[in-house]
Amino acid sequence: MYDSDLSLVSSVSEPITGYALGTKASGLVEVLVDCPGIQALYTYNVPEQFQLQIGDILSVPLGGQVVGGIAIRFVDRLPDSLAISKIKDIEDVVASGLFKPNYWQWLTQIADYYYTPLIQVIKVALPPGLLARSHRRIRAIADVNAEIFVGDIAKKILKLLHGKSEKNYSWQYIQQQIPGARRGLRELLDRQLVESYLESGQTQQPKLQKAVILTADGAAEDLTDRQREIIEILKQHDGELWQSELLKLGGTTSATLNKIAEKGYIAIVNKEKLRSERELGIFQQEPAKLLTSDQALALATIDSLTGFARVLLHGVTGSGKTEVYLQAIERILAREQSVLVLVPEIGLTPQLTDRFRSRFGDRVCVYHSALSDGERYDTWRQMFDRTPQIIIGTRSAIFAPLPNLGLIILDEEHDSSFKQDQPAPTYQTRDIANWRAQLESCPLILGSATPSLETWVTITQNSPSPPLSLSPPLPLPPSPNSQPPTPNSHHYLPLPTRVHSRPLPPVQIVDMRQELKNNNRSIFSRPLVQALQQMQANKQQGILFIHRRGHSTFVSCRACGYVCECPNCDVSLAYHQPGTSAQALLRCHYCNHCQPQPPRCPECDSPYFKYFGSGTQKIVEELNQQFPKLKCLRFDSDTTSTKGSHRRILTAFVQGEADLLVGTQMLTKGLDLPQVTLVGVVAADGLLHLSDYRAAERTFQTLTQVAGRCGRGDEAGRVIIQTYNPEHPVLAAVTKHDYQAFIAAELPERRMLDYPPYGKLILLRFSSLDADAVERTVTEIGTILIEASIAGHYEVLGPAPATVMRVNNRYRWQIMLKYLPDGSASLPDWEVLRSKCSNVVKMTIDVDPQNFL
Ligand SMILES: Nc1ncnc2c1ncn2[C@@H]1O[C@H](COP(=O)(O)OP(=O)(O)OP(=O)(O)O)[C@@H](O)[C@H]1O
Ligand SMILES: [Zn+2]
Ligand SMILES: [Zn+2]
Repeated sequence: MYDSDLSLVSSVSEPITGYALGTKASGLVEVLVDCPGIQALYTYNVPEQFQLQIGDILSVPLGGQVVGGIAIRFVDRLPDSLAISKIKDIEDVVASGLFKPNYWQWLTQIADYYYTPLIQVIKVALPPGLLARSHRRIRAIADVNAEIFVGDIAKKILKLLHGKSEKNYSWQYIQQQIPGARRGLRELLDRQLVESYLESGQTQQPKLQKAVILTADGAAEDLTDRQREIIEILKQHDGELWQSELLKLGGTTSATLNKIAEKGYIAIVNKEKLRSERELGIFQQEPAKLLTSDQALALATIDSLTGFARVLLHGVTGSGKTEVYLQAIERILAREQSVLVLVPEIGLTPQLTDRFRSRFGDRVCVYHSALSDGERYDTWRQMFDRTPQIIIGTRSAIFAPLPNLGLIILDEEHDSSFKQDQPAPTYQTRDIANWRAQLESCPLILGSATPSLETWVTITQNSPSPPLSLSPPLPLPPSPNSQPPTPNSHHYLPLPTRVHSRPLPPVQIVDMRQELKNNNRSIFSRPLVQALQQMQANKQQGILFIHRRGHSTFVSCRACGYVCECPNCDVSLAYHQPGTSAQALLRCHYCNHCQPQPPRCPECDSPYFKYFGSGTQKIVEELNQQFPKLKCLRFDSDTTSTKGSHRRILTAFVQGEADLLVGTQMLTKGLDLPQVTLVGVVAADGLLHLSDYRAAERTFQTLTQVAGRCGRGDEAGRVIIQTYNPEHPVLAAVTKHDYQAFIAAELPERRMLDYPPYGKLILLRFSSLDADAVERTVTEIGTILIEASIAGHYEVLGPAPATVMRVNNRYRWQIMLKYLPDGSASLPDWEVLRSKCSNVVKMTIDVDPQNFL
């Protein structure tokens, strides 16, 4: 091992053919090194004395330093540009077995499928600074007499270590004290006189907090009634609570606690409080519910699964899918395994996590990308503990490196937020979860009232007892990365009715053209007005849903027609009124540019503006005018932008502080509010007219989900959908809650045009600050692709400018490739295409795209 120029000895090693995973005694290994400014894969030699496993934490030499790294994969040859003599040895294996080798195999699979360099997948998967936060320490493990057999520098190190009672120092300190310490350390490590280990860094000192622990039991006579009550509360929480929570629950003071402690019944100790959202049990324990027969049938199948299986839990809204998850999880935990639960949006999770916590207490842990780095890091450390646990999170939680995964659940699996549009890898959580379940040999449960067509087709064509499929099956070859389904690995589990046989709410379609003919110019139809009045008279609650696209509201000058536009993008600015007193803002939904609403028109100085569109704010204003006594709460991105605001608004609503919850998309997802009896949809038209091939599917899913929010309690619900397109076939399926009818109409259309789930799509996105450069590039690449497409058996759509061409001053173009997944297509070499992009044009590859804006 020697030091020389960094660029000579190591190389970013993408891509090398012929790599292997698993354990290997010696050879070449690619290591993810982590030091400020660099995060890349470098190749190292593994000396014979190491039994290296993929995923091991290493220390490796890098440009004169020793840094942390993770062994990513074994390679059997070097890139041509690198000579074997230039390769350095790894220095040490610091921690072994934290990651399972198949975790890295899975990341490699993702990199391959999404045409993304492995390093970019790793960046998405690992919390930032995982290694930088960890410091290397050295500890003496042998008797001091061993000194006589080693060289001078090694002797000095041993002496230093033995001079301290704990016999350990940080590697950094040792290097400061002893010049050339590295050579000595190598010798000591080789002769196993010292060991090196990782310790979390200074910046990540564990947070300590006071916890109260029950130490003695019995109704002792020396306690007052008040003190006994507090002991009782502790008992109900398994004898341990954070002091702050006990003070709250017991309505008591720390002085009282100190008195009980003095009498020896409790101990107040400093405990590490992990910066995860895991809390010690302030939730009332809730027992498992008695299952309905459909739920019991579904659970029985899930329980019987051994090894990999893909399960579709197709339950209508309010059918009790969550209860099935909870009871399935209980059995997995009993087998000492952990569970991953993925949900679409974090706005959903307060209610859902509450339900999980009241069943499983502090074994539930919330993980999502909005956590701070410290919180993410802590959650990771705790996963490595191996205690069986439940991680609930949004799509990035699929990367949680749980060592003993027993089940993965995707709730609301149809939801578009499970797809990452950017940055690369543009993964579909549903698919990568499927691969992970295969590698882990555990079941994957996909739950929805409105399954995605992809899931429906895959399950129904492979399930041993397929549901009545209304269209003749067409073989759908598995995606390149998945293994062919083994018999009985796919299961369709229906929950066709709501719990307690509650009916699904009747859905009424209101023709807004007719309203106009009858001289009703309001945004509320007469049936909706009546329903709102009735709801208020009966002291019931309702939900009003507004489908809002980013630029649906805008401001225009009444005198000259001037429209405020974003300086960076080709869109008008949307109007926001954060609160009644706050200043009105204009915001761009593409680049987030924000400016105050000007008091006068910048063109003609007129003070009069007209406000177009119907955002939640405007609807609430209208409601206040028409129904002065109706109390409304807004539930949209303006009102839920601060931490905890979702929970605050929902709690206020549940406590009856408002009659109507007015909001956007986030209302449609999984809310379970039994007191809601009315759901209104202000205009279905925005949904119906979305301009991509999924418009019908999205409309059906959104409207069915929002309709499903009512009538979940003892009182029956009703749904009113306003539209200018009452004859639209999707609306007919929504009215009858008829998923099968929707599928029967939609699948043949997709097949006819070779759209997913039958065909496959790859979207190439190009962007540049230079409008001419990007246009020239896409034209050239488009020509190449079109020429190659016949021999390659794929179809080229475009090049075309993106719907909004300029965003954040970047000009955007797209080319779409469409092909059949039957193996006949031979796709272009992406690197050749990329080489056609000058350095001012960026090209990204979106595999299985969902967002075409
Ligand atoms: N077996 C049962 N007995 C009594 N109540 C139940 C049972 N199962 C579920 N519930 C209750 O029924 C309600 C609806 O259940 P849940 O929210 O799980 O439905 P869901 O299928 O997830 O609906 P959605 O798809 O609309 O979110 C909940 O309040 C739940 O507590
Ligand atoms: Zn004007
Ligand atoms: Zn903008």
